Amino acid sequence: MLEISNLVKRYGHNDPVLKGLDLTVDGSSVVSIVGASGAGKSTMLRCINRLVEPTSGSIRLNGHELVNLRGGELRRARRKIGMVFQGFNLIDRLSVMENVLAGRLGYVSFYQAVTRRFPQTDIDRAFHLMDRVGISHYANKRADQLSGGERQRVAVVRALMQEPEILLADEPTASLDPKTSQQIMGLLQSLASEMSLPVLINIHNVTQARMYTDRIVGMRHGQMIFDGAPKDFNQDALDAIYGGIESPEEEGADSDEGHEAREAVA
Ligand SMILES: Nc1ncnc2c1ncn2[C@@H]1O[C@H](COP(=O)(O)OP(=O)(O)OP(=O)(O)O)[C@@H](O)[C@H]1O
Repeated sequence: MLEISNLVKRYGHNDPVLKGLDLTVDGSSVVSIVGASGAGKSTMLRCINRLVEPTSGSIRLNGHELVNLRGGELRRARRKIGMVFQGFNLIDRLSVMENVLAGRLGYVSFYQAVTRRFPQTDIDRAFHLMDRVGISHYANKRADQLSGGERQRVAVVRALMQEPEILLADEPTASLDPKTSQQIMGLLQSLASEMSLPVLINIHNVTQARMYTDRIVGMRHGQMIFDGAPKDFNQDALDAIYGGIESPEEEGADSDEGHEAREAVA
């Protein structure tokens, strides 16, 4: 279970970007985080795995406090948090298998890591997971020879190799075409249920949030202003999240994000 309470993040001396967030995610729920650009979605995800240092508040994963951990304790805690990024973050010149095994680096010794001598159990697990997402036939291919959707599958498997207790996905479909995006969202949804894994997805595409997630959290200016089931994510919720947010190019008009989101609930 993930329990975030009163989370505040302030970059430098600026106004806080997260203003006292509370969020609990349990079991195998798939939760999407939506909101206009700058609402603080990425900052929240990055506070969870401490890529960004929270200013104050508490983030507990299965009872263990993550805020204020340092050194070895932080490294051990991070092993339990899988993360998938918009840009995949693979090492292009390495094979798919090598990228996938990188998910075990937090578990093996320095010697095993530099000599790439991973235990057989890790290799078996890698093949099992690659099979599950349909990429085992690419095991020896270089990562940069794969399509975007295949690369994101590699990234998902790498995250699962960590045996995570939660999976965070920061715009996992933003670089993919619509059909591939749907496949990746469907995959995340199925894996969450198969592995009893909570998944938090930061996403701009409201249609996909409604279709593939169990719960939608809407953020605006660093605060949570909607938390409910996709069926309850109605026009009022949309207006609260996106209403009146002006696009930088077109003063006086609603943002493109707002328009897209409104079409999604129409
Ligand atoms: N490293 C940083 N230093 C200073 N300000 C930052 C930093 N990272 C983010 N911010 C600011 O924090 C606010 C929230 O950014 P964040 O990336 O969390 O929003 P977001 O909702 O994920 O937006 P997007 O959907 O565009 O990714 C923005 O105003 C952004 O400029």
